[in-house]
Amino acid sequence: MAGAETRTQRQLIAERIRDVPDFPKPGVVFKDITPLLADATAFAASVDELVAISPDGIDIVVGMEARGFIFGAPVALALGAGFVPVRKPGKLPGPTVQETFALEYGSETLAVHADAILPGARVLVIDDVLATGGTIAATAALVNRLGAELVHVSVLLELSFLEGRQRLAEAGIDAVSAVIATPPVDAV
Ligand SMILES: O=P(O)(O)OC[C@H]1O[C@H](OP(=O)(O)OP(=O)(O)O)[C@H](O)[C@@H]1O
Ligand SMILES: Nc1ncnc2[nH]cnc12
Repeated sequence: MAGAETRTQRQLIAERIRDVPDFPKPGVVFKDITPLLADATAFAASVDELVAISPDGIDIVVGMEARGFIFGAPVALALGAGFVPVRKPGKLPGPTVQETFALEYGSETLAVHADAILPGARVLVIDDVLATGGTIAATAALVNRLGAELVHVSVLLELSFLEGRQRLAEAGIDAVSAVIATPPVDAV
C-alpha cells in the first residue's frame, strides 16, 4: 500500500488534471494536464511518481509526441537512461519505421528513427494517458521492430473504463503501471 506521502502526491496530481467535456469531439471527456504542468510541485510529483513505478536497469526511455515528451525526458534523466522520441509523421529527418492505429478520437501514425535504439536495449515507454491503448501498442510494435526489449510501460493517468490495459495484455504487454487511474484504483 502507498505511504501517506505518496497518497498526498497522487491526490495533488489528480486535483491538477482538469476534465474538459466534449473535447476534441462530443462525448469525449478530455483530461487536460496543462494545470498540472503549470504547478511546479505537481509537475515534480508527477515525475517522482513515474520514476517510482518504473524499473531500474533501463537503457532507453521512449516518449510519444507530444505529451509523452514532457514526462519521458525528465524520467530518462532521473533513471540515467537515454531518451528516444516517437514522433508524428514527417518530423524525423532520417529513415523511419512507422505504425498506424486508432485513437479515442481519430487515427494516428507514429514513427521512430530506424537506428534510434540498439537491438537488445532495455526500453521503458512513458506517456501521460493510457486510454484505448492504441498509442502504446503502436509504440511497443515500433520498439519490437527495432529489435529492442520492451521492459515496462508507465503512464501518469489510466482511463480504466476504456480498457486499454486489456488491449495491451492481448498484445502481450503486461508490464504496465499507472500513477493514478480513473476511476481511482482505491475507489472500490
Ligand atoms: O491510449 P490511446 O487511446 O492511444 O490514447 C492515449 C494517447 O492520446 C494522447 O495523445 P494524442 O494523440 O492526443 O497526442 P498529443 O500528445 O500530441 O496531444 C495521449 O497523450 C496519449 O499519447
Ligand atoms: N480523454 C482523453 N484525455 C486526454 N488525452 C487522451 N488521449 C486519449 N483520450 C484522452
